[in-house]
This record gives sequence, C-alpha cells and structure tokens, in this order.
Amino acid sequence: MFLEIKEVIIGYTNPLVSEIDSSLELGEVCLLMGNNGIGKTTLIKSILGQNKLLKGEISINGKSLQKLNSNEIASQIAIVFSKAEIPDNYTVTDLISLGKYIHYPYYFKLNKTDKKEIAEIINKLNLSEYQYKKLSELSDGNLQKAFIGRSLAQNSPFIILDEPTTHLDEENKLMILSLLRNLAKSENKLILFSSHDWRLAKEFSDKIWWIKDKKLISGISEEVILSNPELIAPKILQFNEAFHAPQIDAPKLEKEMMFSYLQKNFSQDLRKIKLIFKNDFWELNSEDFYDNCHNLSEIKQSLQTLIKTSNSN
Ligand SMILES: Nc1ncnc2c1ncn2[C@@H]1O[C@H](COP(=O)(O)OP(=O)(O)OP(=O)(O)O)[C@@H](O)[C@H]1O
Repeated sequence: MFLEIKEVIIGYTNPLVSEIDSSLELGEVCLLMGNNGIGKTTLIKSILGQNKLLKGEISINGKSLQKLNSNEIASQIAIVFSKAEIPDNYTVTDLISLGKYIHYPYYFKLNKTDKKEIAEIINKLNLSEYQYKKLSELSDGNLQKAFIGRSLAQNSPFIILDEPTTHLDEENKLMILSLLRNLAKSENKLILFSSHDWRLAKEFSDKIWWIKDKKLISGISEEVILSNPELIAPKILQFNEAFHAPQIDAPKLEKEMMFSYLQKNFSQDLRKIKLIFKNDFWELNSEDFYDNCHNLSEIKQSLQTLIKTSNSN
C-alpha cells in the first residue's frame, strides 16, 4: 500500500479525530468528506507531516513519515490548496513551472526536458491557448487546472487537493473531477481530495474517507454509502417551527418537495390534512373537504381556502 495510516489520532492540544486506520493505493481516487471544522484540513496537514500526530504512524511508500524530510515528502506528495494565493503577474506557464522547483534551488534554470514536460502538461490540461495568460485573467475552472498542472510538474505519485471544486460551477466541477480520475487511472497517481459535494464527487471516487463523530469511516465509496443511508436519504429540514406538515402519501422525492413547498408557504398546523400523490394529480382530504390539484400552486390555493373556511367556522 502506498499510504498507510495506523492507529492514528490527529488534533492539536486535544484530539480531533481518533481511530484512523486506513490505506490507499496508487491509481485510486479517494474523497475526503465531513462537516465544516471536523478536521479534514488537519488530516491533510498530518499526512503532509506539517501537523504532529498525537498518536500512531503514517507511512508513505513504505517509509514512516517521521523519517522523511520535507524534500522527500514533496517528492512523494503534491498539494493543491483551494485558498492558494495567486502570485502577481504569473502566467499559466510560470505557475506550472513552479512545480519543478521542488527539485531545484530557486535560481536554477529549467532544462530542455523540464520545459518539454511542462508543455506536455499544458497540452494535457487543454490549457495551450492560455499558456501565456496571466492567472488573474483566467476563469476559476482554468485557474484550478493550472494549480493541478503545478502539482503534476512536481512529478509526485500522490496528489492531495483541498476542496478543488469549491468555487466552480457544475460544468467545471465535472471537468475537474473527470480530470482527476483520468490522472489516477492513466498515470497511476493516488488522488485524495476533500469536497462537500459528495453526491457529485462519489461518482468519481473509488474510496470515501468520511470523518464523523470524531472517527474516520473509510472504504469503497458505494459500500460506505450503502452502510450509512443517512448519506443518501433526502434530508427534510424543519426551519419553520409553527408549521406542522400534513400527512403526505407520496414517493420519497415528491414527498420531500411537497414538504419543502408547504413549509415555505404555510405557518399552520396542517396535520389534519392528507395529501395523496396520484401520479397526475394530488388528492387533498380533510374531515369535510376534498379537492384534486394538478400542481403546487393549485394545492396552495386549495389549502388557503380550506384554512380560511375553518378559521371562519
Ligand atoms: N493551528 C490550530 N490550532 C488549534 N486548533 C486548530 C488549528 N487549526 C485548526 N484548528 C481547529 O481544528 C478544527 C478542525 O479544523 P480543520 O480546518 O481541520 O477542519 P475542516 O474539516 O478542514 O473544516 P472546513 O471544511 O471548514 O475547511 C477546527 O475547530 C479548527 O478551529
């Protein structure tokens, strides 16, 4: 296994996540997820050797992290932080070239082979038309690609990305996630990335690492999801306390949408009312009221009439 984590506890003065036992292999894509502030970045920093472990051992390519110096770690792991500073006046080529300086002193001039490799990376990322563009002039998607390019120039077998899709629209998210998956599969890289977009991200990851209740749940993506149904169950959020939902007899999705619509539009107790989904209409029932509605607006109107009548009685 390329990355092995054994009985690790991470944190600062106090433990943040305990019982971390997991391993990842080259060629795999792993999604790291968990609520805000739960310890994802801390875990990434611990794998990079920037945060001291409170307990346990992490090894990279068979060597204990504690025995590797920062250059040796950089030759194994490249990191892409989402909140990375954009160097002023840098072009795409400048940024990607920076990846090479992990291996050289800053005054070193890149040789022919390096330059050829950088051109190939730019080509592979479809950034050729932007290679001399300033970073500040790039779209968010292309900027993210350029940062990924820098990590590729580093030539490390393991790439970690902290929320690589955060500022991206759906199309660019898909593009970046497909790119990461292709890199893992065609170049045998190990890719670990954190994301809150787990519904989208799971399609692209082989494994999931999920920090929950101060522990790390890890495994094959589909197995982790199957054994934790809360991950896929639609979450009905009750934010309107005066509202009590009617009985809703409908498939999951229709039920969730109906709940959400009613909660936004009513602040009453509707528990005596029953709504039944009938494919092309909704049946609305209460003690002495019956109606058929074909869409949400009709339901709203019908409920308003019903509430008015019962208030005036
Ligand atoms: N240097 C530090 N010293 C002490 N506590 C810290 C330090 N850095 C972060 N923390 C705390 O550790 C906890 C986890 O932070 P971390 O950044 O790892 O979470 P995260 O899961 O990456 O969050 P997010 O999704 O919001 O980025 C937070 O409560 C944070 O305040």
